[in-house]
Amino acid sequence: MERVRTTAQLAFLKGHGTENDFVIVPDPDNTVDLPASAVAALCDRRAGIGGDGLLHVVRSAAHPEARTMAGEAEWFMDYRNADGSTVEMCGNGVRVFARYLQRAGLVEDGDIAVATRGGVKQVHLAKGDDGDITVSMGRAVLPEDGVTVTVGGRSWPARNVNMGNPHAVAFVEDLEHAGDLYTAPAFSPAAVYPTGVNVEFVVDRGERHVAMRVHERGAGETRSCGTGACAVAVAAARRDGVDPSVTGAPVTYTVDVLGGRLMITERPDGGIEMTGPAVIVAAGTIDADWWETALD
Ligand SMILES: N[C@@H](CCC[C@H](N)C(=O)O)C(=O)O
Repeated sequence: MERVRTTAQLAFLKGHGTENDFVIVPDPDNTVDLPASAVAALCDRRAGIGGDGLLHVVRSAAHPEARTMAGEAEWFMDYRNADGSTVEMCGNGVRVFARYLQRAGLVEDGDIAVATRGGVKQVHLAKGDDGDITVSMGRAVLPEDGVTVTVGGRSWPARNVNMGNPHAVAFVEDLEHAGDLYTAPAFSPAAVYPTGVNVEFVVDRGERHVAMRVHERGAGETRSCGTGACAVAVAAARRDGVDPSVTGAPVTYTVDVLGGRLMITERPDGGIEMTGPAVIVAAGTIDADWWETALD
C-alpha cells in the first residue's frame, strides 16, 4: 500500500492521562509515513502540536510488529516518545488509546485487548462512561541490580523495575532534590540500561501512598508516567516488606504524580492493574504544507 507523504486530510487528536499528553494519529491501515523526525516535529510544543509522545493507532494486522497479535487484539498502539524513538509500552498512553477507540466507535464498551510492543494489554472500558479506565499491565520484573541514580551532586540507590520498559526507582527525602530535571539523570552501571531508562523519584505521603516525579526516556520530565507509577508501587511494596505472592492478598498503592493520581494494585499472581483518567482534548487536521516540511 502506498505510504502517505502529502495529505490535506491527515487527522490528529490530542489527549492526556494525568497530564501525560499525546498526539494521536489514527491510521487503521498503516499508510502514514511516520519517521522519527516527523514524530518529533508533531510532539514539539512550540513548532508542532505538542506532546510527551505519540499514539499511532493501527490495526494489528496492518503492522509488521503486531501481526502476530492480531488474533488477540484488533488494534496496535504503535507508541513513540517525543524524540521519535520507538518504545515498548506506555501506561497512560494505553488508556488514552482505548478512550480514542471508544469515542471513535471502533470498539464496544467492556474489556478490550490492545496490542503493544510490550505484549497484549487488557483494558476495561465502563459502558458510556468517561471516568477512570483500568488496565491490566502485566507483571513487573525486578532484577537484583545495584543501580545508582545521580542528579547534580546527589546520588541515590535505585530499584531496577521492568514494566515492559525500563525504570529506575529512587526513594528520596524531597522531590525537589531531583532538581529541574532538564537533563536526564545519570545512572550506573551503564550496562544495566543499554537503551536508556525512565527514572522515578519517590517520597512517602502516607500508608501505601507515595508521590513521584519522573524523567522519561525520550521525553524529559513529564507530569506522569503510568508504567513508572506501576514500577514505583511495586518498588515501594517490596521496600515495605509487602509481596502479594507471599501474603496471598492484593495490595494497592496510591501514586500521586504532578498531573493527578493513579491507583496501582498488585495481585497475588503478580498481575498489576492501573486505574486512572483518560481524556480526549481536541481533534483537528494537520496542515499539508507543514507536514511536508516535517517529513523532509
Ligand atoms: N509515559 C509512558 C511511558 C512512555 C515510554 C517511556 N518514555 C519509555 O521510553 O520507556 C507511561 O505512561 O508509561
